[in-house]
Amino acid sequence: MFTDELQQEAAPIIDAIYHDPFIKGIINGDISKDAIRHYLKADHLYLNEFAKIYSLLIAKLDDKEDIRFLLEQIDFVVNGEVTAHYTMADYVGEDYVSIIEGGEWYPASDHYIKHMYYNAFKYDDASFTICAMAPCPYVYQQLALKIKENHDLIGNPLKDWVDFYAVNMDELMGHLNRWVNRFAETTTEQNKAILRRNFLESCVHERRFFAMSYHQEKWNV
Ligand SMILES: Cc1ncc(CO)c(N)n1
Repeated sequence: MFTDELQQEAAPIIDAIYHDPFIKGIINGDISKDAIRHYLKADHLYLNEFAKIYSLLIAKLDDKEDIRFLLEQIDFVVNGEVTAHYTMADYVGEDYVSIIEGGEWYPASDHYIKHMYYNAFKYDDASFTICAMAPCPYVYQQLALKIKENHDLIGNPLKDWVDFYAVNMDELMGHLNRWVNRFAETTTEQNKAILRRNFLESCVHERRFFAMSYHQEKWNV
């Protein structure tokens, strides 16, 4: 399957993220509170845009099941995923709403968000955007599974954050993969090359997003 190939190619990037300082800090349960604050400020806005981009995809679809699925995903991103954020706010020891106040699209998240929007506006078929969005659930699921495979997180204050992504992503990934594979079967090699780049670039965006948070990267303008 086409998406199996993409996922295989993404493995080294995910491995690199796993060894980067942000995930190390999660595993050790001692990541700096400033890094988590920065991550939450950025991620809350990132997820808002993610939900809005799903809504742009609805306009490209005709199948009712596909539309229903995206509506559920919008609900999950807006109302469900905040649970994972609350775990991090508890770790910081501050109120979530005050932590995310004043957040911005910091450089790496800005670039990632615009990568998704570009595809949503440039191409009629939703698959191009789906490939740019799929690393969002996929990378987190893979990281969470890898962490749990190698570490016993009992007593780790961020355990619930890891558990959230270890269990909640399977159905979503199945749906996104079926979607992209259906399109890949009938499209040109040239389009498949774009899908591949979109997926792999977003994996790199995921890495940069964590690094951005770890270093509290800002625009300084
Ligand atoms: C940047 C980013 N990627 C992936 C996820 C997982 O949904 C998230 N919350 N934020």
